[in-house]
Amino acid sequence: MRTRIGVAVSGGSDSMATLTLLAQFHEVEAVTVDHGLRPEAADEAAFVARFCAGRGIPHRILHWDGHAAEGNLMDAARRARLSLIGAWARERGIGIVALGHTRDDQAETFLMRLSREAGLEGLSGMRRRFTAEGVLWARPFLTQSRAELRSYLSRHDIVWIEDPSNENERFDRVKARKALAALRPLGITAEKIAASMHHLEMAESALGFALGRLVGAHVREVAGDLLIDAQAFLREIDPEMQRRLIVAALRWVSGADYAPRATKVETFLTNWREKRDRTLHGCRITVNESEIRITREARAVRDLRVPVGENWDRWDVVGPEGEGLEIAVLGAEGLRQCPDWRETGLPRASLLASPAIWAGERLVAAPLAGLAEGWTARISRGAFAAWLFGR
Ligand SMILES: Nc1ncnc2c1ncn2[C@@H]1O[C@H](COP(=O)(O)OP(=O)(O)OP(=O)(O)O)[C@@H](O)[C@H]1O
Repeated sequence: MRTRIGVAVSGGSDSMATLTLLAQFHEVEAVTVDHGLRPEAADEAAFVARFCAGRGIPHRILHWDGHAAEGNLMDAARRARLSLIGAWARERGIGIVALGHTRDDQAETFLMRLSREAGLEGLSGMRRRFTAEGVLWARPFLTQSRAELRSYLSRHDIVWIEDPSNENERFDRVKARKALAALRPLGITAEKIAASMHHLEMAESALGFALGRLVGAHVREVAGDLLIDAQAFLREIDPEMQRRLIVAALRWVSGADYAPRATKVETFLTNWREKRDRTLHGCRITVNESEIRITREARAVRDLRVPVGENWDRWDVVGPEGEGLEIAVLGAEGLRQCPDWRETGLPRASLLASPAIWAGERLVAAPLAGLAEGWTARISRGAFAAWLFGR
């Protein structure tokens, strides 16, 4: 059986070209998210639907109703898109979804990130592949230019949608595109920037490999906590690798998709040897002579409550069937009802932040705190070392 590939198509030139090029060699299914943010969005989705119907390509339109999202709307829309398309792919049994990014997107991103003083990771650009939402995402035309893709479309009489916001200088991306054109006389082109980004990416991946080795040697994982050998951290790990290790550990323990604030990590790294508890990025960090322990912070998950069957924080919790059961944090109240918690050998703080199964106010089970009752809890992202490797 041939692998089916999902293609995320906005109707813009890059994703239209991605769709048609991939469709020449693969069985494809297309998907468009109607964010409902612009009045034309529904028409654009319908345009993609008609195009696909004409070529016998299955296509689905997904709707986002999170407009009231707080914070950066574009960012929220992008994350929602990933999650909606991810769910669609899983439902369709599609393991790979292609995105239409080009090397022009790469170069624009590079320029924009300079303003944020990005380091190696930020400047090495978008990855060709990454996993998220249980799906492998690919950017097959990341080394191609937008002009090449457009010329392919024109040669084949394929039209695309020009998003009017692509000309709106309110957006940093549009400013970056114009700045890039202005750099041409210096010989700086998207192609040159993309080539430099590739060098940075190689360096980044070598560091990622080295980090994996450090983790194998000096980090233990216990019930969702990470324990770093404090003596090795002090004597064998240089400052940049210390920073990378802490950032990765905080991301894994918090389950967050984004990195902790650089300034906060820096502060921690300058005073980490002071033996006191602190919180950072929704995690609790405890330091003693022999280890640095990173635990989920109970307060950060205090209000999180989901029906059994759904992912809670970063845990998959499974157990016997039951009506109206929910997963929420164990907390102090729950822990009092776990007579055997000390026998688990896990610190109180770790257990306080662990998942528990509740029937209303009644505690049914606390799999990490010695009250399993047939329930188990597993980290949905998998082991720390494996997650690092797959990023
Ligand atoms: N509304 C959407 N529905 C489905 N996929 C989308 C949508 N918006 C973006 N994408 C996917 O994400 C990629 C990058 O998004 P971006 O916003 O940079 O592109 P775009 O401006 O929509 O234009 P293009 O389709 O030309 O890439 C797109 O190429 C496409 O694969």
